Amino acid sequence: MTEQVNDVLKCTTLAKSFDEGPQELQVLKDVNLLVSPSERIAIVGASGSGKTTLLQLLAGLDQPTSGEVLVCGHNLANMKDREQNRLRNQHLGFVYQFHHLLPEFTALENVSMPLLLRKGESLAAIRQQAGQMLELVGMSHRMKHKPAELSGGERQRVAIARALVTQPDLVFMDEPTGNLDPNTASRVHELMTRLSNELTTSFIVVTHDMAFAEQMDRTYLLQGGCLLQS
Ligand SMILES: Nc1ncnc2c1ncn2[C@@H]1O[C@H](COP(=O)(O)OP(=O)(O)OP(=O)(O)O)[C@@H](O)[C@H]1O
Repeated sequence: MTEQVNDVLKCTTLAKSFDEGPQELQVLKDVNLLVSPSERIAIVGASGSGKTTLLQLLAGLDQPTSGEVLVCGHNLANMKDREQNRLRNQHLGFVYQFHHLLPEFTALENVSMPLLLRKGESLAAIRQQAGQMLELVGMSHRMKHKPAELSGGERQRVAIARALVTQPDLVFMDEPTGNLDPNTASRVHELMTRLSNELTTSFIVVTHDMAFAEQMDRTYLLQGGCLLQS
């Protein structure tokens, strides 16, 4: 009998050390996490506790020293780079504190980019989906603007639209509200709630913003290399 996989992400006994010459820096010791569809998880922790390192491992952008990560039932350790890239493009989205939008392209073009990389769809269909996603984040009136012509909060909303346009199962956010005022941060939160309800998207958010973290379904503290539920 085949086991049905419902977990969007599962990581078990995950550990990561960095080689620091004669010494070894063990950043993650024993991290276990299970994320279901629509769940919104916050990870908080002191600077240097390993939050970004953990996100990198969960997304397959770095290798653990031991332990395993399963994304939508696929064990990252058993996949070639090309397969991992495909998995990321199909199932995952990323939002960073600094939006990483391409400066020479408009909001619409930036949001279209992940769909263009997928290939197979007409340009018109891609533009339509990107336009709809920009509408969802309240940015349809700024579609033709380039990043430099947008405010910080507007750029962040475009970055979120870009992360969500492929309708990923799981979105990683690293300090998504780090450079936003409380009002805009609260709009980002509303948007996440809506998307987790409407598209069953799951979110893993690394943040220093406790008010933001407390609005998630679960909050974990990364301390001493382990995730502690708070
Ligand atoms: N490639 C690397 N080589 C060696 N040490 C690293 C490497 N990447 C991260 N570290 C170390 O691992 C620790 C955790 O770093 P990480 O960036 O994951 O922390 P963080 O919790 O995200 O911190 P912050 O909140 O300040 O962004 C730090 O001590 C950092 O110096």
